[in-house]
Amino acid sequence: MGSVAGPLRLLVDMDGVLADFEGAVLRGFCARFPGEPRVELAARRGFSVREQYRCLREDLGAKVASVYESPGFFLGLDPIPGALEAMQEMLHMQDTEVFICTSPLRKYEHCIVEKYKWVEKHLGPEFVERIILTRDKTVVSADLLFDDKDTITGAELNPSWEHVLFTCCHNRHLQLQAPRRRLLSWADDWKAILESKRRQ
Ligand SMILES: Cc1cn([C@H]2C[C@H](O)[C@@H](COP(=O)(O)O)O2)c(=O)[nH]c1=O
Ligand SMILES: [Mg+2]
Repeated sequence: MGSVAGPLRLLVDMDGVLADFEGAVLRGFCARFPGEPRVELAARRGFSVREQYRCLREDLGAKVASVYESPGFFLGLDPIPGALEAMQEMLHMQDTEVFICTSPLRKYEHCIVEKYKWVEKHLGPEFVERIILTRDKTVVSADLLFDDKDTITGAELNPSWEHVLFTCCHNRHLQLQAPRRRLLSWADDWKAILESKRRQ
């Protein structure tokens, strides 16, 4: 890792880390289904928003999914504060390679092309070259993965990366077991995490 073994390779997730998926789901749900019960961001628990709405009332799972499966949803996501600036810094850091590693929806019609357009719009063409689209992040090789999903599993039982949990409304209540670590936001010291990894 780092300068002896080559550049430090970083994977940065998109939804919940670069793009505000959760905020847009709630706003979209309120706009489309104003009379229905909803899950406020402070009450979100667990990665799947669909599952939490389904638990609230069976039919609400499909209703919330209709919000994020709609055309324009992914392209319209707001950037997470500080994310765009951090990505540009990482891109220009010595001995560092940064990639966006993101999973498409199973119902991928709008999601995939809009993720590409979002990256071009907010981060520029250099980052379009750096998109890794996969439903299995465990098979991608890197030193660090910044991701808001608490448990990342797949075909590779021992992924090469250390998963740094990026704090999001649905995971903020989780107590991590050592040595797992968090990045609280992009205002948190992400550079210290990179430096500690270079020293390992
Ligand atoms: C039900 C549900 C789906 N998602 C979606 C949004 C994205 O397409 C992926 C997450 O991708 P990431 O690379 O892991 O950020 O799944 C979601 O984020 N939350 C949900 O509740
Ligand atoms: Mg995510």
